[in-house]
Amino acid sequence: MTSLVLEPGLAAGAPRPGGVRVLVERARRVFSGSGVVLDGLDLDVAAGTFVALLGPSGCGKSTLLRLVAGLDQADGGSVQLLAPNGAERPRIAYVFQDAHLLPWRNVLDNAALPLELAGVARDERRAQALAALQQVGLGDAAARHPAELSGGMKMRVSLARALVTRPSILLLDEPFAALDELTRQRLDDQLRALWLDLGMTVLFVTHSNAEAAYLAERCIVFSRRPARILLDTPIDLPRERAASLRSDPRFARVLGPLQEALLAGEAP
Ligand SMILES: Nc1ncnc2c1ncn2[C@@H]1O[C@H](COP(=O)(O)OP(=O)(O)OP(=O)(O)O)[C@@H](O)[C@H]1O
Repeated sequence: MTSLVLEPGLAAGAPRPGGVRVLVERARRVFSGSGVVLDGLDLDVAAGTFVALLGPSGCGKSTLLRLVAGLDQADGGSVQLLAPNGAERPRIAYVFQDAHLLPWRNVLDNAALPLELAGVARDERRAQALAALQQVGLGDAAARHPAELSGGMKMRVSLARALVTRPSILLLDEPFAALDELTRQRLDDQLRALWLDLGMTVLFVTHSNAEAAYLAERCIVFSRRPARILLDTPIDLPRERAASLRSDPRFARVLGPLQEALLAGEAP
């Protein structure tokens, strides 16, 4: 990890992507073998909000994310993404815990992959991918291959690959869980800065209440499955957040209720 300073926007003069509203109504998902995972879940996320999702392992967080992404279908109820102007199709990006980079492609071509799949011309997609890499502080690493990168750098390539589509919603499923604590905190800072800059809706799954509180404007804690919302709380912390906040008494006050809800969620 080197610079955390953000470069200018994705492409000169490009509009801020903004965000979409997520409206989940009575969503139900049942898996044979696992049983009922979501049983009438309601959730309404305003466009452009950064929301952290917490809850016990196996409660259904990834299932919810997959429904929002359209990678899976609910068995009942509905999951909608609503663009503010109604007309625009939501652009969805998904970041997993594993960076899932193609080892034979360099960093630039990995970041450009979604544009290549969308049929964007070579020069244009490379220019946009480079802008996205600069945005995550990896402009200098464009010619390297994944094997030459640290875990944190790989995740930043994965983020750049997600940003290159200029998403109106960014879904992240424990993206930094496998990284060391310092790298994770730096990436948290970078992700939050990107969100402040770009304004997309973010749903971020994590097992860390500290990471959730540091990143999000709103935290939701689920029970064991079928996932019920045990706590849905705004995070009352300054918009600009820095590492020093982690040792601030205000931060500890925010963590308390999250921890309590997490413990309640683990209880049988
Ligand atoms: N495709 C599937 N087929 C069968 N069962 C599934 C499928 N996907 C998820 N499940 C089950 O649904 C439940 C919820 O899984 P999910 O991955 O959503 O939980 P999670 O809250 O994200 O867990 P973790 O925090 O451990 O990642 C689990 O019991 C899981 O085994």
